[in-house]
Amino acid sequence: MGHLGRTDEPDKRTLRRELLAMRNRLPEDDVEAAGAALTEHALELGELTHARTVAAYVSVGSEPGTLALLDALRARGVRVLLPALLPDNDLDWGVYAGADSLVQVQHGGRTALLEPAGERLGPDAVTGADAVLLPGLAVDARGMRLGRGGGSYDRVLARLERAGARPALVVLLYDAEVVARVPAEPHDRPVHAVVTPSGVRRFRRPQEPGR
Ligand SMILES: Nc1nc2c(c(=O)[nH]1)N(C=O)[C@@H](CNc1ccc(C(=O)N[C@@H](CCC(=O)O)C(=O)O)cc1)CN2
Ligand SMILES: Nc1ncnc2c1ncn2[C@@H]1O[C@H](COP(=O)(O)OP(=O)(O)OP(=O)(O)O)[C@@H](O)[C@H]1O
Repeated sequence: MGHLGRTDEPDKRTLRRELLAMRNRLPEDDVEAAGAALTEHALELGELTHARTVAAYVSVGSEPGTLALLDALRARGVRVLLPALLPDNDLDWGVYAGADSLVQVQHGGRTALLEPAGERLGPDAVTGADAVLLPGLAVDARGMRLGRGGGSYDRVLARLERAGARPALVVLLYDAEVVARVPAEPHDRPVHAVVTPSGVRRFRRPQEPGR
């Protein structure tokens, strides 16, 4: 056990390894600067600032920083939901009540995550979000996202679809992680936009021509 990507395609695994190596080479100052720039652009997105509820996540390690964004959204009166990883890699949710309310949780041998300390709302809580911020390692020109391989957000997207919920789906990445093509499997679902330190890029919704 321990390796998350063991059942998925080798192409995804190789690409993940390369992308993670690139992130891990980033100096800490760059990670911080990226978080600040990304927050600025994300706050220009009407889908986020006009949302009543946004499902987000707390960045860890060399992920582009999200804490400033979480605080800014919360300060604007947005209800921010944060994930808590369940043993089967599904996600439960809790309300973000400020940086002091986060607890560090070690899940097996993985990077420790920061999770909400309060009441757990259940995996279906995400279906009430007007926008979902997703972590990832890359996104391509179609909006197809490469995640870490746990399948947690694949499940979130499947759950949203089943519930008929259509929140804005926004992935947060570094500039170099917006690539031409990532390997996609039938269960993968495209996101609507990517926010990087240099700005916002929206993807066309192929199933909704004319929008
Ligand atoms: N900040 C953050 N929170 C998140 C996610 C995420 O990607 N980032 N998740 C997204 O689903 C869920 C948790 N899943 C995670 C899966 C793997 C690792 C991780 O650090 N993996 C190791 C490699 C472990 C292995 O492959 O065995 C690593 O990346 O170094 C972290 C979170 C929910 N919360
Ligand atoms: N709806 C689902 N329910 C349960 N498992 C799923 C679902 N969708 C995908 N999976 C499984 O999750 C695993 C990881 O899938 P994939 O490689 O696409 O992850 P990812 O999208 O890169 O990661 P993540 O969703 O965690 O960001 C695969 O084994 C896949 O079969």
